[in-house]
Amino acid sequence: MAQITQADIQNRLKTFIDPNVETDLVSAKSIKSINVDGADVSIKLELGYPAKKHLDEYKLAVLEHLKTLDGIGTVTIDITINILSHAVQQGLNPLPGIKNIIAVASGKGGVGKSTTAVNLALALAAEGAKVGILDADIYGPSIPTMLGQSGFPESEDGKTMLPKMSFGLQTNSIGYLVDTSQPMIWRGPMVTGALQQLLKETRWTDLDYLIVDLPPGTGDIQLTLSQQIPVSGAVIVTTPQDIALLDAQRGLAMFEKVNVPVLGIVENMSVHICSQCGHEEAIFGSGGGAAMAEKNQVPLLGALPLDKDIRLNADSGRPTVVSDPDGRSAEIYREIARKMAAKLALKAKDFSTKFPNIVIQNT
Ligand SMILES: Nc1ncnc2c1ncn2[C@@H]1O[C@H](COP(=O)(O)OP(=O)(O)OP(=O)(O)O)[C@@H](O)[C@H]1O
Repeated sequence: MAQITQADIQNRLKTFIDPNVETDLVSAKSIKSINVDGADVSIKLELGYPAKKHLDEYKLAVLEHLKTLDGIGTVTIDITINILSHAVQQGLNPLPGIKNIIAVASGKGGVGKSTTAVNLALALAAEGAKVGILDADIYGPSIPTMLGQSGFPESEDGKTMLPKMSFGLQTNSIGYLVDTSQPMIWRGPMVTGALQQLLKETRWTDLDYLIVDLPPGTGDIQLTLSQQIPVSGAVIVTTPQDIALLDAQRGLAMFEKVNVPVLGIVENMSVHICSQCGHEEAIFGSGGGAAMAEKNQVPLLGALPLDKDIRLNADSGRPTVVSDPDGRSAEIYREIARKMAAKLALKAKDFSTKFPNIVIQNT
């Protein structure tokens, strides 16, 4: 029997599709080293996205994939996670303390954008990332309620705010700063100014991801925000309804206009599962998110059911990912979060902070 070689292993791994990146391990540049000692093989893989809860399953799948190679002995797989900072719009710089900002947007209100944003932030944290969430939904800040938080953020220096901590997330929201029972009659420049302050005057610390829950719609404010916030990627939340999809299409176009990569679409309230009999019904239609994803050549990251518990958990200040971590919906949120981060990992890296300033001195 011929001796196993590094090339055999490399070729075999070329046919293993990473379920999150949706490409093979060689193209995804996930292989750090392959060592062959007789028939025994040890492999070091590096993933650019958080996947703590998924690693055992992942390792097992790679092992199964290699097992069928003729003459292979013991296989050892070591996986490390390395989340890097990715490029932002031209002319903007990444903010200190934040590797990546991901904007969560929707074309219209009420599609479950904030619920999705907060659960995705918690899902990234559950997978091992350091995560923050900024509630940029100035007109209807709902993140404080969803995370069971209220009151002014603390400040150590009287100038900057410390993020409020909730379920391990660093958070800030206009809802902590103003009386949300009063209607907010703010014009565009005031909104963008307030958001810039919330973003830049919060002491975000060591974040892999800051999720920004944008106000619904695709008007001037959203366009200004998507031009001014240094975003690495955006996610569009929609329901399968035609009208919501048309609006979501505008959201997608908005990010394309400002050169922010759309990491994918999340279809929310996709099917209703009857809590009595388990019957599934596509109340808002079906397949819309997938069709839109295909038309625009962006990934459909996943679909959440219309589930009473998702609403009850969010409204009571303990979102589904933390209140029912073993349930199916939490699993879907984690799958979407991994895919979203994996798609970002494939995008261009940010090199702006990697090069030292070169100073030429005349002596
Ligand atoms: N998958 C779901 N199943 C059941 N209820 C949901 C689901 N997603 C969100 N909801 C509920 O729908 C309502 C609207 O959700 P949410 O506030 O997240 O929407 P939104 O798009 O952020 O709205 P807006 O931006 O207009 O404030 C909330 O009561 C929320 O709990």
